[in-house]
Amino acid sequence: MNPLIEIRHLFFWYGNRLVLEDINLDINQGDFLAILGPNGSGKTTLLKCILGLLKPQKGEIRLFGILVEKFKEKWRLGYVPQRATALVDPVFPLSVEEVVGFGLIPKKRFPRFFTREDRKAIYQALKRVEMEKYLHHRLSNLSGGQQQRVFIARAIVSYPEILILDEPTTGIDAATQERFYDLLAELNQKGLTIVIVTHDIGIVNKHVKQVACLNRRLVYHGTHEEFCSSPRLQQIIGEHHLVIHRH
Ligand SMILES: Nc1ncnc2c1ncn2[C@@H]1O[C@H](COP(=O)(O)OP(=O)(O)OP(=O)(O)O)[C@@H](O)[C@H]1O
Repeated sequence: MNPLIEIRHLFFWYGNRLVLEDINLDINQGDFLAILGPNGSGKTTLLKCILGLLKPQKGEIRLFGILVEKFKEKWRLGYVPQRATALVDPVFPLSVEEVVGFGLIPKKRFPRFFTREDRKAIYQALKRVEMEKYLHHRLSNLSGGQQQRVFIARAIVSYPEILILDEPTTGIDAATQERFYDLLAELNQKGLTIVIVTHDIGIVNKHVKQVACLNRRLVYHGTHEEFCSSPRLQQIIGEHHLVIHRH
């Protein structure tokens, strides 16, 4: 089976500053990969390269076998950006339904307004994250954890095959985070491939299957079990200030 995401000899510079150096990484169907690394280690940049939002100066990325710059079926990837909840503007009265509906735009040609089918898809996505009763609520009136679920619904409304999340639980309390990761695990069990950037391996420790450690270079990539029993673990934890809880 071909990898869903193939990264080969990827280099990325901001100006003359090298941020990603010779990254090689395969992400396969069914993976639940955590990307760990200290602040400024290139995690968000790597995700943006995968999503085609940034163009690397060297190397290539293939999505479903197709070069990212030629890849048209954007809806096959769902994305929850970093600090999505912080972008919620209390003055701008968007409803939960409208926010989730934005996730359908890449799939739509015409009409651009929501059809009955679209409304059904929006409802179903909200149901998957147990937020359907908030359909007509204002997003800005929801708690951070509830907003986070709405952003997941937006990312999965087009039934993507890969869900990419960039530090999705920043500013969310521990109990809500726990439920949030249970939800991701459930989606992963149903076949969704998940790539998550996080600082706290402890929280995702129960669920992730693979771990990648990034510090400009990919310093580690392996299964979660290997990661936990690796002799390099202590060193990596030290370097990355990570917290590991065993479950
Ligand atoms: N638009 C930009 N222009 C110039 N430099 C940038 C830009 N975006 C990020 N950088 C720099 O590139 C490096 C990598 O940034 P990136 O956001 O990918 O790191 P990160 O691992 O996601 O960090 P964090 O954990 O803090 O979110 C950082 O040093 C950052 O300051």
